Amino acid sequence: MDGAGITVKLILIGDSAVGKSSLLLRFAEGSFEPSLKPTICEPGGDGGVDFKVKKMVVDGHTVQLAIWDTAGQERFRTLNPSYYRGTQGIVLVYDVTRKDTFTGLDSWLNELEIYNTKSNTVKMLVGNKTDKPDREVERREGLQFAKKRSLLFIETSAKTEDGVQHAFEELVIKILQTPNLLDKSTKKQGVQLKESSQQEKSTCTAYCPLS
Ligand SMILES: Nc1nc2c(ncn2[C@@H]2O[C@H](COP(=O)(O)OP(=O)(O)OP(=O)(O)O)[C@@H](O)[C@H]2O)c(=O)[nH]1
Repeated sequence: MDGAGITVKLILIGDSAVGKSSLLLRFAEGSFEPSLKPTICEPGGDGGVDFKVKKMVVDGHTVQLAIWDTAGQERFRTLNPSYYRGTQGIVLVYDVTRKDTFTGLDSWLNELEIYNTKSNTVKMLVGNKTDKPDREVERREGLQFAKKRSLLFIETSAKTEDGVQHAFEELVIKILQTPNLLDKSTKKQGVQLKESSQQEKSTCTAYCPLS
């Protein structure tokens, strides 16, 4: 399939401060901010959601990614449902140094079951902040959970960039391979923003394909 002109919608979800915005910033703009402010819902604002567009070449296909970054704070959770609409890929993020963000994954998956109507949406579990020394969730625990719930899995560090490019690449590859996921409605979503940066090279080898 030729992916030129195709817009793929991805959404980042997960508890507050796990690094969703940082992963997006690292991937789309190649930068990292050590004291990034939480994504919030401002009066008259966009509902605790930010998004960036990035063009990417995957398996010879040019794909425009529209990546939506949601607020993880509990008080904004009820604002998220509409943002699942038309999503082809979901990136579920936890922090490997905070066990509570890992044990909270089930509640995010339950939410997905309720609001994400497409059964074939590709889901990827991302264990972020691997650069930090105080790890509370081992890689094998993440892998085991992902296998059980049929999720792709990768560990990343938005700080060092480790795994970040690879995570998005593998997710998009899987989306391109999934029948009926990229239907014609994908082109009609009206996302017409400028791409934010060029493709970068990945050095990560931690990706675990599950099928
Ligand atoms: N050391 C380290 N710090 C990180 C990493 N990713 C994010 N951070 C830091 O963790 C904090 C929270 O990151 P955010 O990207 O704002 O987290 P978020 O998940 O978008 O948070 P919400 O907007 O509240 O949902 C920030 O201070 C980041 O700089 C990482 O891979 N390594």
